[in-house]
Amino acid sequence: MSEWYPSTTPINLVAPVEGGTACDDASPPRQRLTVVGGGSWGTTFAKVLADAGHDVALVVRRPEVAAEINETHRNTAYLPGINLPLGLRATCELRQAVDGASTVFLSVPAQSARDALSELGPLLGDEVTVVSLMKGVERATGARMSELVHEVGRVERARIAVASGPNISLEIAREQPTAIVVASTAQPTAVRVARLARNRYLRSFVNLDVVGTEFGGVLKNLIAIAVGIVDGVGYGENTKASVMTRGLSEITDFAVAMGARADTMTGLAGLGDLIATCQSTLSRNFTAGRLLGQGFNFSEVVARMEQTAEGLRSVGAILTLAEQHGVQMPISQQIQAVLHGQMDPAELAPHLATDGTEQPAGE
Ligand SMILES: NC(=O)c1ccc[n+]([C@@H]2O[C@H](COP(=O)([O-])OP(=O)(O)OC[C@H]3O[C@@H](n4cnc5c(N)ncnc54)[C@H](O)[C@@H]3O)[C@@H](O)[C@H]2O)c1
Ligand SMILES: O=P(O)(O)OC[C@H](O)CO
Repeated sequence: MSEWYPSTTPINLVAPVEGGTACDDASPPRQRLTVVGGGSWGTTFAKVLADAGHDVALVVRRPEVAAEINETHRNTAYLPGINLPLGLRATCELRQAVDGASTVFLSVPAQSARDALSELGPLLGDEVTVVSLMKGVERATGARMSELVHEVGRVERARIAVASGPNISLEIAREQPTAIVVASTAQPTAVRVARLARNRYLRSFVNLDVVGTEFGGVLKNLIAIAVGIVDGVGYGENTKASVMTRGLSEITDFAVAMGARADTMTGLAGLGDLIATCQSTLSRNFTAGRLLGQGFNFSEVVARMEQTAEGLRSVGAILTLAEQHGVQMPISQQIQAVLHGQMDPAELAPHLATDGTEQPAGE
């Protein structure tokens, strides 16, 4: 794989969809695409694809949401103030929406993915590509979302891709310039999806490291919760930068132990997403952490969150996997202790530099 990375290419990003290459100029023909999940990211991604010139069906659960999108071109509950393009149509009919679609993008909460894929899988033809836009693991099994697409949706691995990166939905919906990384074990699939998922404000890059790309998105959520906790406690930039930096080391150790490439974790799906999520008050994971730091307990935080904060549900499964693979995750353990009411949030930061050893790993 290494010869596929020209030396001028940014680390872990592969050339075909970068500027100046022939592939970057090649726009795919207009296609019928489907996005399942009409929350903030699903709606934003449907807008991205429609703005790239495709016909997009967005599958939502509530008829009133479908009606609002089709009649007013708004999804006010999730994307206030955003006008959606005319090429985006909403529907509650999954079968009708996937009929004739070349690619289906899945954007539901990770804990709903199994149910969604049980319904979706039997509707998919052999030639359809499925792209996970999700950033969580299944709590009961620790499965990554692409694993569920394969096992539950019965999609062959060469037709599965995942997309991740510093992608706060409202910013992209406002058409602020952003980069995204698309990964698949099959290079042609990754390149094809990356070409679909780019337009004047979203630039897509390709990576073949599915494990790293997925875990980057999952794990940065945990560190964003930790940064939110110390922010909620009232600590300042030094503390937050310390948690972020030690957090990057911690999540890299974990991802590499699970089979990821270390350089994926310093790319868009790792460091890039870590920076965006830990710094933004638009982040649900940061917001959930901040509420914990302010003294709300887990149930109170969940009740106050109107949207999905995946990290709250992923931390237990990640710690189980870490234990199975012999990886130390001191910050994640402390988040778990705060979530369980076993640790004062104000205690989180002073512990961050030690994981039971004198010299923190990665320093
Ligand atoms: N919002 C973002 O900025 C962002 C960016 C990148 C990735 N993500 C990831 O995308 C995923 C979805 O996040 P979101 O922000 O859209 O969440 P959200 O809470 O805004 O919306 C989730 C949507 O999924 C729908 N849903 C739930 N179960 C469903 C099912 N079985 N079938 C169909 N629809 C179902 C809900 O009705 C809701 O509309 C998460 O894994 C998240 O981490 C979010
Ligand atoms: O709002 P969050 O915390 O789920 O983060 C959204 C995206 O994952 C940022 O890339």
